[in-house]
Amino acid sequence: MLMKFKAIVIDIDGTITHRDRKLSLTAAAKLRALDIPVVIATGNVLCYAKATAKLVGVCCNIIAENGGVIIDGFDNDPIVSDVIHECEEAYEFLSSEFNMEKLDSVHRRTEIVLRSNFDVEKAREVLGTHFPNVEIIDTHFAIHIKSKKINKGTGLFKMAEMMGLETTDFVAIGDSINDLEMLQEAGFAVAVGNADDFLKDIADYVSEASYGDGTVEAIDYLISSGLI
Ligand SMILES: O=C(O)COP(=O)(O)O
Ligand SMILES: [Mg+2]
Repeated sequence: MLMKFKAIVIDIDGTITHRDRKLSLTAAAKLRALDIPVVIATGNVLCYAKATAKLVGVCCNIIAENGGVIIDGFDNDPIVSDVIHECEEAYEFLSSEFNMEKLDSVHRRTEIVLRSNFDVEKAREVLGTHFPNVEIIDTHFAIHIKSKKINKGTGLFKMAEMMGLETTDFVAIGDSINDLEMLQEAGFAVAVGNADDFLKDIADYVSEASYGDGTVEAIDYLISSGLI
């Protein structure tokens, strides 16, 4: 008998949006119509993710800041990982050499996010092994200086526990490097057509279509195959 997955965990940028970050209305409608829980998992800050979840209509189990911030209800207090200090230190260390522009730092509580206008490879080299718990990742939407201790996979683990589910009960859908651990942790992994190759390589299903259309295609596939 086919395994019925019990929930979906899905990325925002590049997965339920168009290339330019505008929401895909067809993807939103598809997610809203599902009769299983849909968890939003994003590198964006919590308030951005909450508004997205509310407007899409899948409110409100949310993994924000790449797993650093988690809520299981719109009005509930977030669980916030204590990992910002080492990211701040790494940022200070790098900012003497690189001209870096912080994004939405007022709302961000667990990582530093930077506009994609500097040489990331070079920054990784300079960072070297000075901060063994810190990594720099590029989602194609922004650069994140984040703790290696958290990611969307660790976020999914916590969220599953809060929902009384296993991580393997989830279908995970994403497009880039910050979705990797979440796709590995989930029971079924979907990469949309615009996803990075390494994500497609580990996915159970890769949609032909890209961006929000890829999510619509993947959900149609999951329903028609009896997987959800
Ligand atoms: O925050 C980013 O860089 C990308 O956001 P996402 O995780 O929703 O794709
Ligand atoms: Mg994304």
